[in-house]
Amino acid sequence: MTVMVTGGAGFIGGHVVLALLDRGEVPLVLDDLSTGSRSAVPAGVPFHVGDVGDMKLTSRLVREYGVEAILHFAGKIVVPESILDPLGYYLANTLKTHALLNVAVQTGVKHFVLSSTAAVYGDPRSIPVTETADTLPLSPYGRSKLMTEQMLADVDAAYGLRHVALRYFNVVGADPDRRHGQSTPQATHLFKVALEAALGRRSHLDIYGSSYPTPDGTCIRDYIHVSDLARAHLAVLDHLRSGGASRIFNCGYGRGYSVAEVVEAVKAVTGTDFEVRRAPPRPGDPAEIVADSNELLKLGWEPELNDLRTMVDDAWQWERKLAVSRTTEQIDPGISPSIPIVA
Ligand SMILES: NC(=O)c1ccc[n+]([C@@H]2O[C@H](COP(=O)([O-])OP(=O)(O)OC[C@H]3O[C@@H](n4cnc5c(N)ncnc54)[C@H](O)[C@@H]3O)[C@@H](O)[C@H]2O)c1
Ligand SMILES: O=c1ccn([C@@H]2O[C@H](COP(=O)(O)OP(=O)(O)O[C@H]3O[C@H](CO)[C@@H](O)[C@H](O)[C@H]3O)[C@@H](O)[C@H]2O)c(=O)[nH]1
Repeated sequence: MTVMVTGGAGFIGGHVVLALLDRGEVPLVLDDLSTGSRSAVPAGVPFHVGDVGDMKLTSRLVREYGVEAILHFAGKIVVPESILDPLGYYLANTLKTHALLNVAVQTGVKHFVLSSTAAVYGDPRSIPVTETADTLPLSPYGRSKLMTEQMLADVDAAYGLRHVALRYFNVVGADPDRRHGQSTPQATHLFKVALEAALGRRSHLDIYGSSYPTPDGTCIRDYIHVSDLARAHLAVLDHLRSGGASRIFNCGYGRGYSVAEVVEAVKAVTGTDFEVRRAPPRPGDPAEIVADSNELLKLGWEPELNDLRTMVDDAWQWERKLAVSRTTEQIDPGISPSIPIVA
C-alpha cells in the first residue's frame, strides 16, 4: 500500500515521510524542488522530481506504484507573498490540486489528505477556534486552501473520494533525532527568522505590528511541533483506512504565544541577544488565532512535544546542523557572513 507524498522534500512533508518510514510504511515522494531539497528525502525512498499539476506524471506514478493514499503537501505557503501574487497561489494551491484530484478519481486512489491551514479562519470571532467556526480568510493564500477544501467535499460527494483536510496552525520545530528540519532558503517564518538572527545570519528581527489587541500588542499564534503534526497524519490515515468518514481537523495545541514571547524564548534557548526592531503590521495577519483541537484528540492523537522551549530547541539544533553543512552564503546584505558557528 504505497502512500504518495507530494511536497515530501519540504519541511512538513519530509517529517511525514520519516513518520511513515518509522512505522514501516512505503512512501513515494513527488516534489518539484521549488522550495524543498533533495537531501530531505531519505535514501531508498522512491523520489520523482516533477510538478504535482502534471496529470500524465501523477497518473503514471499512481499506477506504477499502486498508490492507495495521497498526502498532499505541495504548494505555496507564504501569506504576504500571496497578496502580491494571488494568481500564482490559486494556480499552485487550487488548480494543481484540481489536477491531482482528477487523477485520484480516475485512477481509484482511496484516500486523500490535504494540508490546509488555520488561515482559512481569518480573524476568528472567538478563541480557541473550532472546525465549525466561520471561514473568512484574510489572504489569497487562505482562500486558495479554502477553495481546495470545498472542491474536496464536492469530489467526495460526487465520486466518493474519502479525505481529511488538516488545518495546521503554525508549524515549527524539527525532528528530535535531527534527521530533518526546515531548510527553506529565504524563509519568512518567525521561528526561522529569529533563529537565523540568533546565529548571526541576519542583522536583526522585525516584529510586525505592536498595537494588536493582545496583552503585549504583538500577534498570537498556536505553534505546533512538526513531529507531533507528522503523527497526526498517521492518525488520520488510520481513520480513513478503517472506513472513517471524510473530516476536517484543526492541528494545534490550544495554547497561544505572542511574537514577543517567541522572540524571548529564542533568546533564552540560544543564549543570544540579537537586535529586535518594531516594524509596521504585515498585511493579511490576524491578531490572534489558537486552535481547539479536541476533534483530533478524540481520534487518539496525543501531543508529545507541546512545550515552547522544546520546539525552539529542536529548531535551533537543526539550524546549527544546517549552519555547519552549508557555505558562508549571505542571506541578508546587512550582515557579516563570517560569524563563527559552533557545531
Ligand atoms: N509551515 C506551516 O506553518 C504551515 C501551516 C499551515 C499549512 N501549511 C501547508 O503545509 C504544506 C507544506 O508546507 P511546508 O511548510 O512543508 O512548506 P515547504 O515549502 O517546505 O514544502 C512544500 C514542498 O512542496 C514542493 N512543491 C511546491 N510546489 C510544487 C509542485 N507544483 N509540484 C511538486 N512539488 C511542489 C516544494 O518543493 C516543497 O518541497 C503546504 O501545503 C502549506 O500550505 C504549512
Ligand atoms: O520576521 C518576522 C516573521 C513573522 N512575524 C510575525 O510572526 C507571526 C507568525 O508569522 P509566520 O511565522 O510568518 O507565520 P504565519 O504568517 O502565521 O503563517 C504560517 O502559519 C499559517 C497557519 O497559521 C500557515 O497557513 C502558513 O502557511 C504559515 O506560513 C505573525 O504575526 C508575523 O507577523 C514577525 O513579527 N517577524
